[in-house]
Amino acid sequence: MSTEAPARTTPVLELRGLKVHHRTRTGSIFRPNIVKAVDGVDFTVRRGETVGVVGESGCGKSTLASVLVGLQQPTAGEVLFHGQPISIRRAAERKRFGQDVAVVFQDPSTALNPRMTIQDILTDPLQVHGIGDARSRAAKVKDLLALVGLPYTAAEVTPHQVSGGQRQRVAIARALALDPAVIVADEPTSALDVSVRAQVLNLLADLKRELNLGMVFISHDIQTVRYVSDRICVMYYGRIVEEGPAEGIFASPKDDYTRKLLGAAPSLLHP
Ligand SMILES: Nc1ncnc2c1ncn2[C@@H]1O[C@H](COP(=O)(O)OP(=O)(O)OP(=O)(O)O)[C@@H](O)[C@H]1O
Repeated sequence: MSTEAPARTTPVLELRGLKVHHRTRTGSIFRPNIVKAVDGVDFTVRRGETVGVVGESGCGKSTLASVLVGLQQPTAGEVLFHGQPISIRRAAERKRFGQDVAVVFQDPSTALNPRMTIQDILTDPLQVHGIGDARSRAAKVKDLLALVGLPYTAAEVTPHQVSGGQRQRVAIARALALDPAVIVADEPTSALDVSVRAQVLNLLADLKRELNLGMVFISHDIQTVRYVSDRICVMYYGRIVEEGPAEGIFASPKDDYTRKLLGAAPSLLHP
C-alpha cells in the first residue's frame, strides 16, 4: 500500500523542538503540576508522503495534531511551513494556515453539522475564505464529491442520511475544499464500521498520490498505520521514541516500546 518516500525535498510542514505543557489544577503556585503532553518533538512531512504517528492513548498524538493544524499554540518550539516559521498568533498567518493544512477528525457524526446539507457543508469553507462565486462553488462541490467517490445526488441530503463511511468521505471532501498542501487525519477510521475502514484508508492513500498531498495519519493501531504510511513515528509519553520507513520499523524495531506495540492487540483493520 505505501509508496516509496519522496526525494528529500524541503518539508512542507515541520515541527522543531515542539513542547506543549499544561499546568494542572493540582499542585500549588510554588510547585505546579505540569503535564508534558508533547515534550521535545521534531517532525517533518513532505508532499507526496504519509507519515504515521502511532502510540497508546495519552501519549500526545492529538496534541501534536492540534499544533500541526494550528488549533493550539505550543509552549515552546517552532512550526515551519515550507521552511518559514509561522505563528497562529498572527491572524493572517492563522488564516493562511487554515487554508493550507486541513484536518479530518475521528468521528464525522460530530464533526459535520447535522442540520446542513452536504452541499452547504462543502460550500462553507469556500464562503468563509471568500473563494469563487455561487457558480464556481457549485462546480467545486461537484468535483469534491467525485474526488471522494460520492454521487452528486449526495449534495442534497444531510450527513445523517448517508452511511458512516460516506459521512467520513464528506469530511474528507470538506478537508480538500481549500486545496490544502497537508491533511492531518486523527484516527480517521476508528469510529467506522470495520467493513468500510479499508475503503477509507485506500481513499486517503489515493488522494495523497493524486493530489501530491503531505499526509499525517494518526492512530493508536500500528497495523492501520503500517497500511497507509511511508514513514512511521512512534510516540511514547510526549516524545518520538522511534522513527523510520514503515517496513523498517516492522522488520527491525529498535525501541522496546515499538516492540511492545508490535506485539500488542490484533489490528482493528484485520481483527
Ligand atoms: N488541556 C489539557 N490540560 C491538561 N492535560 C492535558 C490537556 N490536554 C491533554 N492533556 C494531557 O496530555 C496527555 C496527552 O494527551 P493527548 O490527548 O494528546 O493524547 P493522545 O495520545 O491523543 O490520547 P487519546 O488517543 O486518548 O486522545 C494526556 O496525559 C492528557 O491527559
